Amino acid sequence: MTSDTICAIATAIGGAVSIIRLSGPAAIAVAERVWHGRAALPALPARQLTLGSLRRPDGGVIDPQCLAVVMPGPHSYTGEDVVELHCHGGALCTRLALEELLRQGARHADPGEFTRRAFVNGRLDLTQAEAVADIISAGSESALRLAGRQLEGVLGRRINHSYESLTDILAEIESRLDFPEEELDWQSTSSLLAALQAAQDDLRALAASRHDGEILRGGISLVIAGPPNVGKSSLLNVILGRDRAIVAEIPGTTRDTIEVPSTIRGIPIHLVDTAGIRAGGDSIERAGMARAENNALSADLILWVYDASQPYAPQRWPEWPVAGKLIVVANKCDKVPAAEQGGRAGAPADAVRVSALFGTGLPALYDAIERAVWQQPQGPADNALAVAARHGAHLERAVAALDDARQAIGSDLWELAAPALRSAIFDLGKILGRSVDPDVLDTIFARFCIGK
Ligand SMILES: Nc1nc2c(c(=O)[nH]1)N(C=O)[C@@H](CNc1ccc(C(=O)N[C@@H](CCC(=O)O)C(=O)O)cc1)CN2
Ligand SMILES: Nc1nc2c(ncn2[C@@H]2O[C@H](COP(=O)(O)OP(=O)(O)OP(=O)(O)O)[C@@H](O)[C@H]2O)c(=O)[nH]1
Ligand SMILES: [Mg+2]
Repeated sequence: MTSDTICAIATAIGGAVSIIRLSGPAAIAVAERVWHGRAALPALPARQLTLGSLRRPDGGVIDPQCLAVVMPGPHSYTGEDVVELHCHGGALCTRLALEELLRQGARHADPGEFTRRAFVNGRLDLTQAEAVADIISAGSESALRLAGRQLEGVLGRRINHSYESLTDILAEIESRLDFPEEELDWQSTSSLLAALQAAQDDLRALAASRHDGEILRGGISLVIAGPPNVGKSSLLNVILGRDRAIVAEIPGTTRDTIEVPSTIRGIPIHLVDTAGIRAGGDSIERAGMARAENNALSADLILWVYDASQPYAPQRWPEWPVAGKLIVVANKCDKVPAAEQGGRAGAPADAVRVSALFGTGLPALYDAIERAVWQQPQGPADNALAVAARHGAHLERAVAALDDARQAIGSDLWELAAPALRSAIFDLGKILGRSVDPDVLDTIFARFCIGK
């Protein structure tokens, strides 16, 4: 049971205002010993900021101006009594205030503990609690919108719908098993099978969204690789829209890998520029090439760049096992005479033609990236749901169990249908956070920052 009172700084150190948050049965009492205003904290109107100051018991001032707000449970983020103290930013002021609150009886919160309490107290289901972390880590606007819909409960409600309809079917099957003589009250086998099928179809569709869900949540690593001097760093810069990497006419300019978070068409991208790959080079350059190779091997997608204004040299192609994750980019197309725009002899016909110098050809490059990333050509719809890996794993198990259940019902083996259905319901319950193991919760909430 969550009977103690937790406390943490909810904002990043160094901001203009710092928020310290307390939650638990003693939140108001603990804060009352530190915050002093026109009225006592318990007497303040709920959810209304009031000016006061933060002081030690001996009267020593910690912050002469501090806004306090009381959000009494159950109408608060955690469902418990919550107090927020909005004090002047600054690492020292905030830390001294926190230390005083800890001395007055609060315990420092673990990462994600406020949200965990919101979950434990039934304010959020587990998909909504996970969405809070997704919002914080979202790497693109599409990822943010997805997380927002999930926080609103769209995914939870959809899974709950199947959960309840399967629970009804299970009750029906159990009554057949328990009271075989009351045959007249039973639903027809065909209507049971139809309901089962409907739930399974919906769960299967959700499970299929896992690929997109993982991309929106985790992003993809996109590695720019190729021979020296072909314009890899120029391509990185033009994709980013700023001068991030050094560009020079000297081959071997980029030595270490350069990693930058970015987005392309709503896809969170971990963009990596690498050292040019060639035979020879000094020891530093060779170390850079080794890194380039490691990055390319672990990449989700590789932009293999070559210089379209030079004779094509396929021997430069390294023997990396990268089938299916390569997009060939013909750069410096601005230097290629119009008559030769069809491509040099031997050059890959499907190369995307760009000029990093002039920023041309990028839409076609982004089209190619989108085609490689998404399952459907147009990507997930704006209002689509896309599940996380954890949800996907449970959904796939539930779908498989429902196959067993349907088969058992089809063969009139009701005593086999019941456990299959129960196992599917159990997996859906895990997604929503019903009967979920504490260590699974630990893993989920460990992703959160302190104070969330
Ligand atoms: N200062 C501050 N900002 C924040 C949060 C917070 O806890 N404190 N949040 C989180 O970290 C998010 C907001 N989430 C919240 C969700 C519910 C309630 C809440 O008190 N709900 C009550 C009352 C609603 C009302 O005022 O009508 C309820 O639902 O009953 C508060 C914050 C983002 N911004
Ligand atoms: N004309 C033309 N020149 C380009 C283009 N892209 C890059 N360059 C020039 O090619 C030279 C090399 O560009 P970089 O971006 O440094 O090439 P790189 O592949 O990163 O080179 P390394 O880091 O040495 O492997 C520079 O002089 C660039 O200005 C292009 O599209 N057209
Ligand atoms: Mg470079």
